[in-house]
Amino acid sequence: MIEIKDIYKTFGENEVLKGISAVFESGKNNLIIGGSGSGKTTLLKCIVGLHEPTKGNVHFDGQEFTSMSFEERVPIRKEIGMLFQNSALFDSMTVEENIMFPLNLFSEMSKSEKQDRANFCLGRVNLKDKNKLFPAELSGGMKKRVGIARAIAMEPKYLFVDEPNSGLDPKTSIVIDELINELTQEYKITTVIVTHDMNSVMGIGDHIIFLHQGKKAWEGSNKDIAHTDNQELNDFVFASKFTQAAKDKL
Ligand SMILES: Nc1ncnc2c1ncn2[C@@H]1O[C@H](COP(=O)(O)OP(=O)(O)OP(=O)(O)O)[C@@H](O)[C@H]1O
Repeated sequence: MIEIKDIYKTFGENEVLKGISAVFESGKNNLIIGGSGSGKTTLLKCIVGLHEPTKGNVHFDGQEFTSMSFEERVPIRKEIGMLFQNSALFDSMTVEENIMFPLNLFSEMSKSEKQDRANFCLGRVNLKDKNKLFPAELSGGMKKRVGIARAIAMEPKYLFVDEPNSGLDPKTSIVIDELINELTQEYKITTVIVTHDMNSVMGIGDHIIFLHQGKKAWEGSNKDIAHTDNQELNDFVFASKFTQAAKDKL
């Protein structure tokens, strides 16, 4: 479980986050949604420590992370898996070497244990036997799956995902969402996903926070969204005439 309390983040004169609090439970897909520039990625970065909040703090299972020193944060960092927007694979490394990268950095495993773990993770994302391929030889969806395999290599308690569906077709997006959803439930991971994708919101949005102008403007589940009377959220989620018409039929 991750708890964020009254997070503010200011860049120069620009106050991007204005006092955001939320609880992200384990075994759930926690989605951060909102319009472009509403502060989603900034919030994600504040949670994982890539940005320091101007004010407020973040607790990982009760441990206050924000005021910790770099060294004190290391044990929590080892429990964090991250999947970035462009998959962020190392182009000069094979699929297997990419997955073993965090194990080489952070684990005490022997070479054969690392190999076994990489094979297990590849199997888990349905990419068995793709060990020796290079990222350039993979489709966008396969790259995402390798990114997920690498993110789960260290058996993370916390998984952070920035725009998992960017650049993917709708069908592949659903495959990636389902994979994240399965892993989250299977390993009871606290998963936090930044997304624009309404299919993801409706498909796997167990818990959603909606940011508007740097504030949390709404919170609920995908089941609640169809019945929201929050105007900004309604305008954001059901932006097109087509989705508005579909909503009206619900
Ligand atoms: N490192 C930075 N330095 C200065 N300003 C920044 C920095 N990072 C983000 N910002 C500003 O913070 C605001 C919110 O950006 P952020 O990327 O968090 O929005 P977002 O909701 O993730 O947007 P998008 O959906 O377009 O990715 C923007 O005005 C942006 O210019």
